[in-house]
Amino acid sequence: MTQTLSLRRPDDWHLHLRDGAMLNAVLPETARHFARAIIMPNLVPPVVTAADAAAYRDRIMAALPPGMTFEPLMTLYLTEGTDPADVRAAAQSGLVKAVKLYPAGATTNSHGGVRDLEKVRPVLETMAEIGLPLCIHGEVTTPEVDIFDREAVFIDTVLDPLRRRTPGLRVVMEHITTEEGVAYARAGGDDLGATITTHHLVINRNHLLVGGIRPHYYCLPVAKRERHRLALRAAATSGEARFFLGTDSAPHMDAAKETGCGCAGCFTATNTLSILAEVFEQDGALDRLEAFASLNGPAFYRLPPNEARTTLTRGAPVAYPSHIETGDGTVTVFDPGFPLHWTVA
Ligand SMILES: NC(=O)N[C@@H](CC(=O)O)C(=O)O
Ligand SMILES: [Zn+2]
Ligand SMILES: [Zn+2]
Repeated sequence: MTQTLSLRRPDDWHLHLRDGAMLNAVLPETARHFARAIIMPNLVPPVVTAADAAAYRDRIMAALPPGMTFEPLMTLYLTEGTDPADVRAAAQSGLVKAVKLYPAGATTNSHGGVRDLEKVRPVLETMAEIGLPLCIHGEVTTPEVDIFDREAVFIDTVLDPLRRRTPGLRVVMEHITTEEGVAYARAGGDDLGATITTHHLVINRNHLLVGGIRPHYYCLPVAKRERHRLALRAAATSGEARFFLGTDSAPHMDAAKETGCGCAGCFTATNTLSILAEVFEQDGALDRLEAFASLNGPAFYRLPPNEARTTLTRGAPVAYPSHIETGDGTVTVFDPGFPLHWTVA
């Protein structure tokens, strides 16, 4: 008897679609399986204003192949020059669903991010007032802090003080990678959410470094020790409302990753749902995949869950392409390192 799993159609609460030829190539990979996604604004130049977001939204919709449906949920890239009135109008029109905080220098295309949080205080106060979520790449950039400690230090020295100073501010801790991140998210109220990526449920830092350096496992925040991966697995498979899927699928050309100074990002859109089903099955939690991938995210963002349903079927191992072609070069698909038995029907 074939085993099947039916769930409401999933959404991706953290996604990089890029632009141009890359957008054309990666958008169908997400739209095939996801109804909606929170679209990251770290383009070059970044998506800073409501007008930028409207134009990017139009480019995404123009890139969607005929016959596919997909709703991009737009975000604004917070800068020290962001105008609170523009943010308010963008949220109230329904165009923008969140604002993204990149500490300057923390990750890909973050140099235009925030250096001094005091400078964005009026924007944060406006967001707290209207309930617009702030999505945070939570790593300090201080050179003295070890890269493996940057998330935990951020929570103590930046995130917690920020939340205490800004009552009502709704925050998503993006792509958490540590026990400390899990514990902090769990201790929060319903003004706090945390996304977890597919790849951080699968790899630890040994996968990245043992036996040779694996550029396609390099992402930010960098994969941590095994005990952190296990904490993320427990959180994701718990069904708890605080935790939801944000794949952080972040395509870079192979030429930009397989080089002396490779870019950070894992491209997981193609096989994410198969990997997640395998992970949840391994942990005896298939019945909680729907909470993680389809229910907890919409609840946090105060959106209805999708009415459409997705059926996953278990069978012989499925082979996914090892890479996809884009007009600018190839992009390697994340390899989980174990067979995948679940496919989307
Ligand atoms: N996660 C990554 O390693 N890379 C992301 C940026 C980010 O989400 O931090 C990217 O845009 O490439
Ligand atoms: Zn990030
Ligand atoms: Zn990201």
